Amino acid sequence: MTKSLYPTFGVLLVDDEPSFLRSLGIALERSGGITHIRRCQDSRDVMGILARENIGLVTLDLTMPHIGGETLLHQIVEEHPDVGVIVISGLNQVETAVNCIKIGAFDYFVKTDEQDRLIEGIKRAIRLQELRQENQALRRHVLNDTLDHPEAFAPIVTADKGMRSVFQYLESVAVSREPILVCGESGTGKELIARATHTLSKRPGSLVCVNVAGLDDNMFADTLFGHQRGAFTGADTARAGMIEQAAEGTLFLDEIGDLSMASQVKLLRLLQEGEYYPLGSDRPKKLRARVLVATHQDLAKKQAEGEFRKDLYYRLRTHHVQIPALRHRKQDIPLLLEHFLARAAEEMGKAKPVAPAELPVLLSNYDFPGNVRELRAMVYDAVGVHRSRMLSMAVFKRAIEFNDSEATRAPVEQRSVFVADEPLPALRDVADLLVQEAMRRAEGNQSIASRLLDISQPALSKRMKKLQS
Ligand SMILES: Nc1ncnc2c1ncn2[C@@H]1O[C@H](COP(=O)(O)OP(=O)(O)OP(=O)(O)O)[C@@H](O)[C@H]1O
Repeated sequence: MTKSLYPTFGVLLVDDEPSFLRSLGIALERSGGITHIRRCQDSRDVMGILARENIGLVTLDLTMPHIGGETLLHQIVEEHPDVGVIVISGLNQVETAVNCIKIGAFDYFVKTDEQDRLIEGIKRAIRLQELRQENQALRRHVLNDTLDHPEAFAPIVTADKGMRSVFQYLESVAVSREPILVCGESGTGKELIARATHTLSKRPGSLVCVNVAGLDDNMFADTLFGHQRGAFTGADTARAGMIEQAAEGTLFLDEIGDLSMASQVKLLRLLQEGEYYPLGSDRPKKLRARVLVATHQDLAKKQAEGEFRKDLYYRLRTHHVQIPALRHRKQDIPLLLEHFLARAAEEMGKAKPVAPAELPVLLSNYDFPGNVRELRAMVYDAVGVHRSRMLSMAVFKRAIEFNDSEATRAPVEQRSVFVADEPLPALRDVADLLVQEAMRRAEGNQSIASRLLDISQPALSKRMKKLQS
């Protein structure tokens, strides 16, 4: 298995002292997990390397033979404004530091500074560079309205602009190491989004999915971190956790909104320190996988109400997407209907049935609280019982009537049917307007319109005649 380099761009270390270059490189790799490192001892080579290679960050010594650090800093800022520069100098002079920052250096360190501080500074600069690159990619995508890897999203059927923006955003952040929070109602396709993001990340490991709902704190730790033999009663053999199984791939934690407070602390520590301890072990292991989390809950609200840790919430939502509910992307309904009809027919070894023209209209007037999963279930049920060439609407009508009970219909007082502060219309006018609106939404189909109005079809027909007379 090939090891993925971190970060995706190279970090160029420039110093004429070979021993400093070697020790900084080792420290960055061991303590910072930074593996994409390029060393340069001759300051005359720096500009050539920047022109040829994908370098995102440079650490620069100031006192060097041939070309001095400040001269190089000027050149880099001018010719490669997207490359970040950190100065690491032997000179502990405030004036020089201020001057370097003025020229455009991101930060300034003295060689005698604590190594941990230096590594943290370099990691901070890497994170900022990543955000900068992601922003640029996002802007490029949005301006061109293009996707670089449409094939990664092929399993997700959609023609919705909101979904397309989500795809564009994911393309921009897929290679980052930071977590991604995927929000959306149940059944909107969050797991498909996680799969697509993993594909886009090109990470060498696999995608490992864990549903954390219902896991108590011990189970959570055991599932993720694994255990040593004898760690607890019944632990007869050692078992690797899901983090280890994900290796350098993606760890997808679903239903994160249900995580207990104790497990939230464990997850935060894992993300902050990039390390964990298998149960019963005192030797830390490194988190190499990228963490994706999803929830159907309103995490911002949970956080505001004190049910979800604020620090974890902000850490998780470094990158975040909101998947629109199916009722907010109704143009997807006919596409998904056709997609699931073909899939269901193929899986059941039947000929693909033809959907009646009014079926998409019926479906478009339904709220789909269970989103795409609910539509899929309806279609599979309909194809399962279907016999003739034309698909029967009965299964759909039954499912919709069952779900569209009083419980799922929002009470009228919760919906804004009136314009505030305007005079009220007459009762008979409202009834006529409602009938017209229902017929418009039902595209002229009286059976569907009567269902929308919750009256019988003959009653609607009578009202229509009155309206036309
Ligand atoms: N746009 C789509 N195109 C094709 N299939 C879809 C789409 N969205 C969802 N599905 C299908 O609908 C079902 C539910 O999707 P998924 O499990 O990804 O939803 P989810 O948001 O993760 O749900 P939950 O919150 O309940 O875990 C799956 O069978 C999935 O393949």
